[in-house]
Amino acid sequence: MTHRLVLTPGEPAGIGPDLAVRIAQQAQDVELVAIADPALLADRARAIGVDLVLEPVDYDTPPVAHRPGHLKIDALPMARPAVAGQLDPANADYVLACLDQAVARCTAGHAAGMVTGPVHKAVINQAGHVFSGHTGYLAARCNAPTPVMMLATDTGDLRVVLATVHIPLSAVPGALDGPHLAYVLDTVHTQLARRFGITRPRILVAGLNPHAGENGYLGHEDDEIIAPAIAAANQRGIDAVGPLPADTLFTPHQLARADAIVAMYHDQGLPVIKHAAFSRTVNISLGLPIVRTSVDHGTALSLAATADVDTGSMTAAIRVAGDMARHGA
Ligand SMILES: NC(=O)c1ccc[n+]([C@@H]2O[C@H](COP(=O)([O-])OP(=O)(O)OC[C@H]3O[C@@H](n4cnc5c(N)ncnc54)[C@H](O)[C@@H]3O)[C@@H](O)[C@H]2O)c1
Ligand SMILES: N[C@H](C(=O)O)[C@H](O)COP(=O)(O)O
Repeated sequence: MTHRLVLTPGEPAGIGPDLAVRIAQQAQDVELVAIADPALLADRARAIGVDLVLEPVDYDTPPVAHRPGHLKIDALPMARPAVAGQLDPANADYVLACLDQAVARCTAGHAAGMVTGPVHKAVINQAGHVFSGHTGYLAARCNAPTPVMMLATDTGDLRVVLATVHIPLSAVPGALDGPHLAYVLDTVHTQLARRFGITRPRILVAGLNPHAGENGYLGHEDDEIIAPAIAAANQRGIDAVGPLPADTLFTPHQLARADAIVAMYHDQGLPVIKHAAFSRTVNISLGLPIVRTSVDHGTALSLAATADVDTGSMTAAIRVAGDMARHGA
């Protein structure tokens, strides 16, 4: 069965439109529908010398296999024409409207999932919206608890989950408490089984402080907050281990026994996976009522409308969203 995925290109001045145009040239085992301004995609296709046929989507008909060189479109207008590489706060509402439309299409059952291109968080805030990323925004739109962010390589050989995401580093210790860590561990445990077929995943949990606190001599959160949360999760049948010193957690010996790593904060976990597999890693929202994947990179403004845009992560994000949709709700 062919599944239909909606694709939001994200920031119009960034490389998201390039990704949509280039990905449309490739074979896909899903039907792709771009939620975007058709003029933006047509302009970007012309700018990079790619032939693209845009066709209005009919959500009342069953999905059909993607035809390379064609792209289904669910049209929304930008406020102003986009200039590649130049952010314009006037188009921030358009970026969010595309996300809202994608959520609506998924919740109405018109699409089996959504794949998001990169947005620029600062320009959306500059336009007056409090916005820390898709993850929180989509949760609010779906009336869901904040989902858990996981980045995974396309082969699944490394999955990194974040216990805290887009908050200042100074706020991390205060955000780590028993109920929150219980929520993160429960979500990883249930969602890896439900969406990826990994029953009882082994989850390795990083400490917060150097050497996981060195028995309390280098910080107290590891012993007082993280260790009890892991023990309580074990009581609920979750195979979690830790807190483990983060400096050696990502060594091959440790990774060989892990289905997922839980890092305590954004830059404890993401540099590792982006170093290992930038452009073949996928950002996955665990715990949303809809399927949502994204790329592992940002708007790369200086590369918009150039030949240097790597589509690897977008290709992987589409494939993973299709696989998750096939696993069912
Ligand atoms: N999924 C998302 O929406 C997402 C993800 C990450 C960052 N962002 C946002 O993007 C904006 C810019 O972030 P940044 O500059 O830190 O990171 P970035 O990923 O845009 O750029 C980092 C480096 O990687 C390069 N790069 C990124 N994607 C590439 C691709 N597909 N092909 C070739 N080279 C690529 C860039 O040219 C740059 O050198 C920020 O607002 C950030 O919050 C959004
Ligand atoms: N933390 C992500 C990354 O570094 O790739 C990125 O900012 C995207 O976050 P959202 O999925 O919440 O937009």
